[in-house]
Amino acid sequence: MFHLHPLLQVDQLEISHYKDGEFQPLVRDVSFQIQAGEMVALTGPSGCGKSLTAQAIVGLLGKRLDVTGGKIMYQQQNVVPFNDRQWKRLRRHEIALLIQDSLNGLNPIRTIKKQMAETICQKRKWNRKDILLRLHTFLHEVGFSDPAHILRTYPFELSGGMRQRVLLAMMLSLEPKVIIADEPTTSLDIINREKVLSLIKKLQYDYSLTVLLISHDQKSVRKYADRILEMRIEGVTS
Ligand SMILES: Nc1ncnc2c1ncn2[C@@H]1O[C@H](COP(=O)(O)OP(=O)(O)OP(=O)(O)O)[C@@H](O)[C@H]1O
Repeated sequence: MFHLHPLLQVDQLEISHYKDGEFQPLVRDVSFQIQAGEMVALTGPSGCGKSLTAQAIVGLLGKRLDVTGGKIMYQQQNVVPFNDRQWKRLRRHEIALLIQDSLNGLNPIRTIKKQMAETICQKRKWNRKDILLRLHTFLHEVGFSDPAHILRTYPFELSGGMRQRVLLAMMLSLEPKVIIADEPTTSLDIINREKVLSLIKKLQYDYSLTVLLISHDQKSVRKYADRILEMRIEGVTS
């Protein structure tokens, strides 16, 4: 029998805030691992550090925040010391982060088509026909029956649930191995919540994705996650 290494392993992670001339820890002693293909939910009370952990994994911690302890191993490589170019590469090819408020993820003054095409071309150049074909395919994948219509719209013309599905389609177009969805359903009503979560579950299977689903609401993710991790104010338990 061969040993399978976890795809992602967070080990004794500490994230601190640089304030008054020193680092003050905000998140401490976070450890967990995720195997390829799993959907794992990271839950816990508001403020325990779920979002900061997600941002640290993809190198998107805000100003004056930094990883001050521990390791984040992705495919057995510690990503903590990555430089900007390596983080960009990781986000473009490996790990995609879906954020809480879908309006923030989309540019309000550009059509969905322009934004999706731009995302697709980040990874490699396609010709116009292939771009359009791919846009239609991914929008179909996330449940839109009339992709041509969606492509013509601006973000404000779509509902919150629709925008979240557009963001998922954009993400899929980058063909990531891991999706981190940070409270992807918080701003949605119950019906759209279920819709987005079951869609993420379907995509996990269809694209062999590994999913880290962040939610303060353990009840709503229990049905979908293969495993639940509970984060406390300091640390995480499985
Ligand atoms: N930019 C920042 N500067 C200083 N403190 C911050 C910053 N961002 C977050 N924090 C603090 O770090 C802690 C963890 O925040 P984080 O957003 O990761 O929590 P969370 O578990 O995701 O909570 P929620 O479910 O409310 O989103 C909180 O106490 C928060 O106030």
